[in-house]
Parts: sequence; C-alpha cells; structure tokens
Amino acid sequence: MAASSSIPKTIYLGTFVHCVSLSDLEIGENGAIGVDENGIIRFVEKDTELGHVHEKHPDWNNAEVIHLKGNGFYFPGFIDTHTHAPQHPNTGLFGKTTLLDWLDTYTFPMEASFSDLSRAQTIYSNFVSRTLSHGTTTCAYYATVHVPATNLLADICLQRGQRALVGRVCMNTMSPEYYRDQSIDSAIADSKASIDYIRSIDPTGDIVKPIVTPRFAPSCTSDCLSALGQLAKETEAHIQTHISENKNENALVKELFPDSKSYTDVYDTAGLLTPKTILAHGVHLSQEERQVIKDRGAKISHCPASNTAITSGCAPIREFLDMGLTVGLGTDVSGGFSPSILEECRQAIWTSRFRAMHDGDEAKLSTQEALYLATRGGAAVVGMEDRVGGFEVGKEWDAQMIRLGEVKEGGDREGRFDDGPVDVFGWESAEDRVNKWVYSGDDRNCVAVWVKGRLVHRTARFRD
Ligand SMILES: Nc1nc2[nH]cnc2c(=O)[nH]1
Ligand SMILES: [Zn+2]
Repeated sequence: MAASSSIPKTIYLGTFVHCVSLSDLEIGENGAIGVDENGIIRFVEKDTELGHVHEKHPDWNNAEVIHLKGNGFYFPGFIDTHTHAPQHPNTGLFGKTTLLDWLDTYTFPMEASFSDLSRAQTIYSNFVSRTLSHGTTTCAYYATVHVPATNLLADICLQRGQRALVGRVCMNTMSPEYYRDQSIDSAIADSKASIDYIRSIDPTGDIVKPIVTPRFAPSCTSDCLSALGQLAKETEAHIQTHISENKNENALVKELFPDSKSYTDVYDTAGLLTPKTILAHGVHLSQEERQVIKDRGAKISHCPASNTAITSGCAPIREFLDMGLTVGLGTDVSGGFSPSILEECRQAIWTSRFRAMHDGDEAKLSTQEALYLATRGGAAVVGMEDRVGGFEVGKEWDAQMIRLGEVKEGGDREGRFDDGPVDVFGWESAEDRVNKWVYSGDDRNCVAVWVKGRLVHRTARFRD
C-alpha cells in the first residue's frame, strides 16, 4: 500500500524552469507555485515575493513554504520511457557485445535469477531508489517473466511513490530453456495475473499501472504476439516492446516472419500498435514503417546511451520529430550504462551530432529539445501529458529541486566537492546555469524530488 498521503499545502518559491514547446524553455525567476493537499498545482505566479502571494491568495497564508535560494531551480520530474529493472546489476557490463550476443551473455542469466524473490527485493528497491535519486518521477519498467517478482516491483514503486508502468516480460520462443514462458496459455495467464494484481494495489492507476510486454518479435511466436495484442485490447492496457534496434535483429525478424512486410508489420498484424504502445529504439525503421507507427498513434522511446554502448546505431530523431512522431527518452538499463535521464539528454544531443556529420546541421538536437524529450515528450509517450511534464495550473507537482555548486569569492573548497560537479561563479545567467547542469550535472545536483506533491527523495542539501 502507498504510504499515507498527507501532503501539506505548499508554496514553492524560487526559479522555475520548464519546456513550453519543443524548442522553448521558460525560465521564471522569483516565481511561486502553490500545490494543494492532493499534489495539484493551484496557482503559478511570476516575478513575485511571498508577501504578494499571501495577499493574492489569502487562503494560503498557513501553507508550508519552501524557498529555493541561490543558483538552483525547480525542474519537472524526468520521465524514463524505457528501462529494465532486473538488468540494474549489469549496468556498465557489456564489453564488445552487440544486441543478440549481449542478451545471451549478460541479460538472460541475470533476469532468470529473479525467480528468487529476496534477490528481486534487494535489486528492485535499490533501482527504484537510484532512479528517484536522478530525478525520475515516472518510469516504464520491464520486469522479468516471473509474476511474483513483477508484482513486487509494482509494490515497491507504489510504496516509494514513483509513478511506474510495470510489465511482466513475455517470451515463448528463441529464448533459453531455463528462462522462457512454457506456452502461450501460460504466458497470457501470467500476464493477466500481473495486470490484475497491479490494478488491485492501485485501482486509480495514479501511481502504478500494468503494461503488456512482449520482449521483442524474435522472442514471441506470431500466435503469442496476437494473443498479447488481444489481452491489451481486452484490458485496455499499455503495451511496450523493442523494435528495429539492431541490423542483425532485423535480419532475424525477416527470417522468422517471412510473410510480414516489415518488422513494424509483425506488430501491426498482431494488434500491438496502438496509441498506448511504447516502441523502444526504432533506429533502422524504413520511411513506410515510420508512417504506419504514426498512423497507429504508437510512440517512440529513444535510448541513445544503449544504442551506442551495444553498437545499434544512431536513431534519426530529427526526422521522427519533423514527421510528428511522439518521442521520449529511455535509459534502457543495462544496454544503457546509466539510470540517469540527464545523461540520456546528453547522449541524445551527442548522437544527433553524429547524425549531423552525415545529414547536415539540422539533425542536431538543442539542449532545449533534449529537455523537452525528457519531460513533455516522455509524458506524451506514457499517456500522461495532461498530468505531468510542466508547471501549469491543474498539472500535478512532479518536480525535482536542482542545486549547483557555488564558488565563493576568495573561497576554497579544500577538496570538498559534495555539492556536485557543476561550479557556478556568479556571473552566469539562469540559462547558462541550465546548460551547465545539462552538460556536467549529476544526481548530486538533484537534492529533492516530488511526485504528485509527495516528497519521495531528498539529500542533505535539501533545505541546508
Ligand atoms: N536493449 C535491449 N533490447 C532488447 N531486445 C530484446 N530484449 C532486449 C533488452 O533487454 N534490451
Ligand atoms: Zn530495452
């Protein structure tokens, strides 16, 4: 069960930064945001001070006040649209493998060990703490084939207050004998059991929701994919899977599904492309496939750190955005080497520059665009764009408090750098500070995190 949710009515004061469109970042200094007991933003005031706020909103005079001074700012919580919680212990371990041998060498043995629930408890608790500490307020998680461990991941997210889509992984073929669904019937029954459980612990779906999760086309027979499409339809559930990540994977799909027009067609025929579908990667999609994905309203999770680490390629994100596809960012641990969406922003920017070296400068993503994908883009990918991703009246307070290192005149830190890797000297504009954070910040700069108004993570620097 969720911990008791008595949230004090709170006025947040300080600098607020959020994306208002793909290319525009709004930076409001001396702002005030009022968040009610249900975690809903009730007012947003610009260029103000507490006295004026109290005058204008007299029924908020007894509200708690959190005043962020100095060079920090509030930023919307990050949305990780694709990651694998059971792969967390393998983070950084990929050597020179590429997707298919990486799965056999590192991933399947690790995931299989989640039949042990106490191991799942340790690793899942650690990973949820880790993603929260990096400012991730919503996360689309793959678990494993095991129902008890999948349900436990949902319990942990609900208890810690992190919004999550939690999926039991389905894989009934081309997978090791020691780690697979034994039949289509058992795969569907197990997925349904997990969906029912997750809906029973959070009937409103405010914090945790189930998500139907075929691992990827090579791991599922076409009958299994169709049964999963039917299950998603009957349960009105979200769907997540991988698509066109790697060239060898694509060749395998062609061999396994000779009657399909394309990789995308395999999923389309099975009824798996819906407005609630999250497709990870899409690095090698043809123009026709992109159009089918757009026509079905399915969304893309861009995972650039993973795409580089396991040598999948550089996804054409500018082209996706130009044609109106909905795109968010995913850490894809442990194909990706970091649980941080801030790191993923940097990787998205770097990857776009490698595309630009071939395609021209327009392929480059800006800092603002990467931050948009990390927040509003991600919110649209997980179907929560009306609730989170920015600071507007009516939205829910999913936010992180960022503080940067302050270099005082004549001061010397004497080797103490626990205020993080970003040095601010005092001359920087608010926009400079945001850029410094994006390119060299890390979790030490994320000193507090809220989901729906509830404080879900804090460090010693919060309110020191
Ligand atoms: N990156 C990644 N791609 C996959 N394709 C199938 N399974 C996986 C996985 O676990 N990670
Ligand atoms: Zn993945």
